This record gives sequence, structure tokens and C-alpha cells, in this order.
Amino acid sequence: MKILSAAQTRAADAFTAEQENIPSLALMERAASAFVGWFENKFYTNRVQPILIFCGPGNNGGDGLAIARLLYQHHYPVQVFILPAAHTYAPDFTANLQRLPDEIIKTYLHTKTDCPEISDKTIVVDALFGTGLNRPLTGFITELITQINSSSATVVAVDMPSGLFTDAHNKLTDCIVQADYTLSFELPKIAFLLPGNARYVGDWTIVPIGLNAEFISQIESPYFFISSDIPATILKPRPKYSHKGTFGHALLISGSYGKIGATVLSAKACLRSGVGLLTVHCPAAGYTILQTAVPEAMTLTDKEADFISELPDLSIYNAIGIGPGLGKHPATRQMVKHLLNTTQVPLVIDADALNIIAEDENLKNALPPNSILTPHPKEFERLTGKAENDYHRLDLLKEFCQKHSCYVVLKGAHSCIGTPAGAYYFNGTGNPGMATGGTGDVLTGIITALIAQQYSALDACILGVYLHGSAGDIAKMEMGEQALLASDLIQNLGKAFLKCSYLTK
Ligand SMILES: NC(=O)C1=CN([C@@H]2O[C@H](COP(=O)(O)OP(=O)(O)OC[C@H]3O[C@@H](n4cnc5c(N)ncnc54)[C@H](O)[C@@H]3O)[C@@H](O)[C@H]2O)[C@@H](O)CC1
Ligand SMILES: Nc1ncnc2c1ncn2[C@@H]1O[C@H](COP(=O)(O)OP(=O)(O)O)[C@@H](O)[C@H]1O
Ligand SMILES: [K+]
Repeated sequence: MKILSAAQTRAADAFTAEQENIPSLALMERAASAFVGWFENKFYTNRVQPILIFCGPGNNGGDGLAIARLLYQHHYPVQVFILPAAHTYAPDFTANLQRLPDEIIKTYLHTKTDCPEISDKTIVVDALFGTGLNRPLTGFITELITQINSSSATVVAVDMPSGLFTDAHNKLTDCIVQADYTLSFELPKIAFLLPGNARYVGDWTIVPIGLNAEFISQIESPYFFISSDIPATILKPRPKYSHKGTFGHALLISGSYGKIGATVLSAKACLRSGVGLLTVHCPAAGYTILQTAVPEAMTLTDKEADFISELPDLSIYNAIGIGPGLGKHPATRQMVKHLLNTTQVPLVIDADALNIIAEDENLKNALPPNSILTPHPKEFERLTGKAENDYHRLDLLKEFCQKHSCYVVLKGAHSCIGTPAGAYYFNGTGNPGMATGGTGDVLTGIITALIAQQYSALDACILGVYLHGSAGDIAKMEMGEQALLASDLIQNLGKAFLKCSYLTK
């Protein structure tokens, strides 16, 4: 699914209205109906809590007025509060104001004293500003928003939390509505996918309003959201006459004393992701553990008991994953250096292998083209330096991928894949239960297996993060978030593959 900027969203709205001969007012009605459908589902028994709808002067405010009318028709106790317009109200705002039933109390807000009391039991609908915000909010509006934010009311934002830019950085001092829920139209917004905005956006949902699909597919955007649509087109069926050689031979270089568990997790995930053959190169101390815990994998041991100091013959492998549990022993550093200087096989690089590379500019420059790096934010910071904010981090991601011709999976709640072509793919699966040790090792195993099966680097990253998160979501259905372990992701990879394969049909 493509992600559009605020300007592109406006263009998509305008094109849809013109091309499909739908008045913009009808599009607004669709948006309001979609909002109300979601709202009724969420708060369906509740027709006593007062609903305070705050409307700005633009189309977002117009949505608010249409929502007020529809909720009133569904017997919700709504009240409307309207901001003064600096110049004029948007035409569709005015049209919806005229359609507002007289029974709905409407109040114009000029100063703070006009603002209503907002009790705990209230539901606030924030329709002040949406994608048309063009500067930080100032003046009296900030007092209103501060009052909304300091109340214990449930806050539902229409399209965007007011004050939050759709696609640009907000300063920490900017005044922004802190919504519990954001119901947004047609496509996710970049702002929803960045960790720093979580406290404003809350739990977000997208509802379709029928914007022109052809227009959206033609418009150029570097930003994509990975929902089931993209992975379903990537997953390949296993041919009837295939054999284990068809699905590649992966090598996993992993482990050090006390961290063989990371190797076990990564190896199991690799095997559960369809690889034909897997060999693990680990410290000698890991031999019995691996042969017992992962009998399907072949094990090669290092001459050292507790860390890896040497490389096996690499010539027979068509995918190499390195990093989980590796440690940073000087001999291990040398091994990583040697690997980067001798192989042109793209690597899947995680954990301490990333930390070793981060400490040496020459190693970054020696990355084989099309390698995949899977840092969490701290590891990423070691690679690129500190980001000033979430948007700057995206710039650093792009620069790094372009400079080193590699793919980076910047892990997080919405893991973001950066590509050498400058695209960004944000993952939509996964949950906070996955914020637990070992889940990253599982991802390394999955992506290494997909590379061994000849998926392109980009496809392996997309399918990998999607299946990894999907396995986490399936595990969550059984056991919730607190008890979730990295092993549970491996247990549920089969179901995640199945679910994805049903979507390809
Ligand atoms: N255009 C369409 O066809 C549709 C638009 N929709 C709604 O329209 C919204 C976008 O509407 P608009 O483009 O009118 O924009 P907004 O309603 O977000 O805000 C624009 C208005 O706010 C003013 N403004 C911007 N920043 C300000 C600031 N910091 N302080 C004070 N005033 C400020 C602008 O001058 C303008 O008057 C979407 O978020 C969505 O809610 C939906 O109804 C779907 C269809
Ligand atoms: N809140 C979250 N929501 C969704 N996924 C998450 C969340 N927190 C972590 N994850 C996922 O879990 C994994 C954690 O990886 P990492 O930090 O490397 O763990 P480890 O080093 O312990 O294996 C990543 O794939 C990340 O995207
Ligand atoms: K809003």
C-alpha cells in the first residue's frame, strides 16, 4: 500500500472528485459515514456519554460537522464547538454547517472562556485540523488543545490528530492533540509510523473512502506500508518436483559462550522459513546444544570453544547470515573483517556483527552489494550516528542504503526497510509482545532462509518482516503479549506462511 504526502492526498481527493464526478461534499459525506461506522462499532452501547465535537475552519472541520449530524441521527448526544476562521470557512464546511440539525447545540469558540468543561466521561472528537495543517498551532487553539489533553476524556481524532504534520517534523514544543484513537481516511500517513508520534496518534485505523485507485497507483511515492497486499504477491509456491537443493543452502555464523540460545533461535527460524539446507558455524561449546536442539541443521564448530575465530569454506552457500549472539572478541572481529573482504555473496547481518562493522568505516565500505542489515535503533545509531528526530533518522537510513548499496531493516514497532533506491517500506504486522529478547535473532533466520530460496533482497526483507510480525500476532491471539517468547514466533511461522499463502490465491 502506498503512503502519500499531505499534498498528494489533496491531489488524490481532487482527482477523485473530478474524475469520478463526485462533488467534494459527497466525498466528505463518505468520510463522515466511514468515521461513524467505525465509531458505532467502538462505542456502540454508549449513548449517554456526551460527545463534544471540535471543528476547525477547513475540510477537517467539515468532516466534524457531517459526523455530528450522522451521530445525532444515530441518537448520540452530540455538541459542536466551532473555531473562528482566520479568513473564510471552507465551502464544504459551510455546506455541512447549513445541514446541521438545529437541535444540536453549537458554540463558537473565541476565547478560552468559551471552552466547555471536559469531564472524564466525555468523548472528544477532534476535527480541528487534518492534512491541511501548514504551520504549528498558536494562540487560543493551543489553550483549547492543552485543555483537551489534560482531561481524562476519550479523544478520537478525525484523519489526523490536530497539530501533527502529516509528513514533516514537529518540534517537541508544538501543541498537538493527544488522541486515544485516530481514524484516518484511505491510506496510512507517514506520521503514524514514527515512534515519536505514538503519544499523539494513539491506536490508528484506516477506513477506505473510495479515492481513485488508478491515480494512487500512478503517483510516485518513496513510502510504502506493508499490509498483506505486498507479501501476498511475493510468496512463491513450492513446485511439485522440487527437492532440498531447490531451496538453497544457508550458512549461519552465530554464537558465543552464553549466547548459543541466539543461534538456536535463528537456526530454527531459518529452517521453519523453507530453507533447503542449513549449516551453522558456531563455537565448539555450541556443538552438543545445536545438534540436540536443532537436529535438522548441520553443525560446523570453530577451533575456539567460546567464540568464533575463523570462517568455514564459504563456496557452497548461497546465503550467509551472521551476527546473532556473536560477541565482539578480537578474533571474532578479525573473522568479520575477513568475511567482508573475501566474499561477494550478499550477507544478512545482525547484532554484534553490526556493532563490529559500525566501529570501522572500512568495514562499512566493504559490505557486499545487496547485503541486508537488521539493526534495532541503538545498533542503527552506532552505524550512522545519532538522529535528531524520526524524520532525520529516515534521511540517515536512505543515505546509508544508497552509500553502501544495501538494504537496512530498521527494527521497531513499524520496522522500516530502507533500500538503495531510496524507498521506505514500513511493516504493519507485529505487536509489543515481540519486545523481548531473541525476536531479532528469529528475524535474521527468516530473512537468511528467504535469500537462500532466491528471493530478491527487497522481497526477502518485506516478506521476512511481514511473516515475523504475523507470527507474533498469531502467537498473541493464543497467549497475549506479556508471556510471548521468541520461540513462540518460530512455533507460529507455519501459520503465518499459511495465512500469507491463502492471500495469494
Ligand atoms: N478534500 C476532500 O475531498 C476531503 C477532505 N477530507 C478532510 O479534509 C481534511 C483536509 O482539509 P483542508 O485541506 O481543508 O485542511 P484542514 O481542515 O486540515 O485545515 C485547513 C485550514 O486550517 C488553516 N490552517 C492550517 N494550519 C493552521 C494553523 N497552524 N493555525 C491555524 N489555521 C491553520 C488553513 O488555512 C485552512 O483554513 C482532511 O484531513 C480530511 O479530514 C475528507 O473530508 C475527505 C475528503
Ligand atoms: N513494540 C513492538 N511492536 C512490534 N514489533 C516489535 C516491537 N518491539 C520489538 N519488535 C520486533 O521485535 C524484534 C526485536 O529485535 P531485537 O531488538 O534485535 O531483539 P533481540 O536482539 O533480542 O533479538 C524486531 O524485529 C522488532 O521489529
Ligand atoms: K483532526
